[in-house]
Formats: sequence, structure tokens, C-alpha cells
Amino acid sequence: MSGVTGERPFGDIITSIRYWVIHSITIPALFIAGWLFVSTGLAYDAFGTPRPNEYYTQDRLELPIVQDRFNAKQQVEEFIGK
Ligand code: HEM
Repeated sequence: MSGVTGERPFGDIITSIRYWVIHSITIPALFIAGWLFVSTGLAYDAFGTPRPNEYYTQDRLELPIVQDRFNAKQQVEEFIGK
């Protein structure tokens, strides 16, 4: 039995009815959750990414690029005006 872990083979799982009963809901749900994460703007806030109109501000005319990796968090907070 070399090279065999004893787990149920993928081919068997993804051709089973039970797998598709579960995953015909969960796979589209994950897709929609990801879509909403981006489309609501929550992803910008969660990761501190500038929105398209936030790359330049009145008092910062350079791109907000993190240059000091040891103080990255502080730099990002300065960029987003915290
Ligand atoms: C909240 C989301 C999810 C839940 C609650 C969930 C739940 C489950 C459950 C209960 C099983 C066992 C199914 C069975 O034995 O018939 C399973 C297996 C599996 N799921 Fe999901 N699933 C989710 C999302 C996903 C997604 C997004 C994918 C990939 C596109 C995925 C891929 C798989 C695979 C490949 C297996 C077989 C794993 C193994 O037993 O080695 N699942 N999942």
C-alpha cells in the first residue's frame, strides 16, 4: 500500500451527490461573498488599499508607497489619514 494515505479519493468525492448537494450552495456563496467584499468597498478598508480617487490628496501629491517596512503600519495609517 505504498503511496496510499487511506483518505477517500477526490474523484470519488467530487462525483458524489452529497458533495454537490453541499457545494452547489457553498461554492457560489463564496463567490458572491467575495464579490460583495469588493463591491461594497470593505476590501479597501480591510487592507488599507487606496480607492481609485484616493491615490493623491490635497496634502500628499506622491503615490502612497510603503517604503519603511519596519514601520509599515504607521506609514499606511499616515497615508489613510488616521
Ligand atoms: C463555507 C463553505 C464550505 C463548506 C461549509 C464546505 C463543507 C464541506 C463538507 C461538509 C465536505 C465533506 C463533503 C462530503 O463528504 O460529502 C467538504 C468537502 C470538500 N469540499 Fe467543501 N465546503 C465549503 C466550500 C468549499 C469550496 C469553496 C471548495 C472548492 C472550490 C470546496 C471543496 C471541497 C473538496 C475538494 C472537498 C473534499 C475534501 C476531502 O474530503 O478531502 N469546499 N466540504
